[in-house]
Amino acid sequence: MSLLRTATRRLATSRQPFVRAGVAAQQSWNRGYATEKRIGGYGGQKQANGKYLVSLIEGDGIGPEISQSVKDIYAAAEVPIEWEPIDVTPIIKDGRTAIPDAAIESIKRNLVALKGPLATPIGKGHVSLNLTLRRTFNLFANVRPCKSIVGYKTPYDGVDTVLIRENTEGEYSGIEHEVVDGVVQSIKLITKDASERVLRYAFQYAESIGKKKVRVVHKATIMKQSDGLFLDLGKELSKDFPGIQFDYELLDNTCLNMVTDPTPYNDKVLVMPNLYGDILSDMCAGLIGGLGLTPSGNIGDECSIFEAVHGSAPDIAGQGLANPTALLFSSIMMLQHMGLNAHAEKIRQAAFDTLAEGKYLTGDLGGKAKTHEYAGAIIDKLK
Ligand SMILES: NC(=O)C1=CN([C@@H]2O[C@H](COP(=O)(O)OP(=O)(O)OC[C@H]3O[C@@H](n4cnc5c(N)ncnc54)[C@H](O)[C@@H]3O)[C@@H](O)[C@H]2O)C=CC1
Ligand SMILES: O=C(O)CCC(=O)C(=O)O
Ligand SMILES: [Mg+2]
Repeated sequence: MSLLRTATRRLATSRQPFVRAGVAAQQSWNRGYATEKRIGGYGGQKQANGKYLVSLIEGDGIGPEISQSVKDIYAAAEVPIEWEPIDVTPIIKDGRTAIPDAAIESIKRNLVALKGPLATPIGKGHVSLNLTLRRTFNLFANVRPCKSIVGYKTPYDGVDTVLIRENTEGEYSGIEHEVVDGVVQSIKLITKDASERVLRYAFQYAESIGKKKVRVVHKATIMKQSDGLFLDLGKELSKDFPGIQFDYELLDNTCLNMVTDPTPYNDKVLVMPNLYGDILSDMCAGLIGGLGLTPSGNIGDECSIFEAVHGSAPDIAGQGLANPTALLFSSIMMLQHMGLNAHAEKIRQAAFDTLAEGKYLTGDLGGKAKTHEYAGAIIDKLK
């Protein structure tokens, strides 16, 4: 129990009041950027050279390859961004896995980061650096949009889902211990504060992108207290948003219904505890062509980190086979967040045109193009 109390205290002290700033910016990456306003959530200033500094974590496995594509495309599109590469090789601080101070300082200074995937050892070894980053910067909401690519045929047309995952606690609290030999316990921590924060964000996000429904995905039949609290807070908060229709659905039903026909989910923002969002977002990616296509944004009150939904893909790393689209689309979410909407739209259009044309698709989409050839085709369209 003392572990739980410590964890609760840690979460409580690291919490900051939710500010609306940032929501307007976090418009779905695939909707009309051009009319969006500069958002208060990002307060970065241009440097003397006219460029914004953005922290860049290239990541493990395919990370450096896909990061290179994004850098090449950004150079061609003349995006006013200067990358500040940072090293997040973990250190141990006070007995815990931590991010090096220089990396933390960079993100704090720049307020935004683009991040490639970071590998986590199975079982023993350091805790997930992805989760450590989310906790370090209190990135409470993980926004994961998933939209069909026009021209790229999958079993479903017109998928347009948005899933918001609680990002700091739940099943990912990392509170585990051995009770006695052969008996281990893993604690799913759900707090009112963190749940309210992500739920409120989901309602505000739905409003900002013109979706009229918010649905909590839960398992409160089984996890009566933890998911029960999350769901009850959703019902309570929904009263503050009379323009949004609120409902809820059991996670297993959501999985069945989504793979049967995802289109009824197009008018909703789905919000859920951490693990459910992790799993469901990979499933959504499968509906539109795979993990090579789905972006995400980890949103905090001060800093935000944008990354693909996928991992380091060790099975294809170093071979020039990776699809950089997911990281590129994550960077488009980042540009929107920064108010660089014209650049976001220009790159988005070039990528969508390249995908629709289908001449330079990477292997995951059934093509033969290498990572750099696909990026080159996007660059040609930017000229
Ligand atoms: N946010 C992050 O940084 C994440 C990190 N991870 C970590 O990544 C490592 C590998 O995880 P896996 O379970 O293998 O999942 P994964 O997402 O790396 O790969 C799953 C499958 O999708 C394919 N894939 C993924 N991204 C692709 C891309 N851009 N282009 C083409 N194919 C792609 C891979 O080749 C593989 O077959 C693990 O250490 C895991 O913990 C996993 C998920 C997210
Ligand atoms: O941190 C990890 O190793 C996995 C994280 C993950 O699967 C995700 O963020 O979707
Ligand atoms: Mg995942």
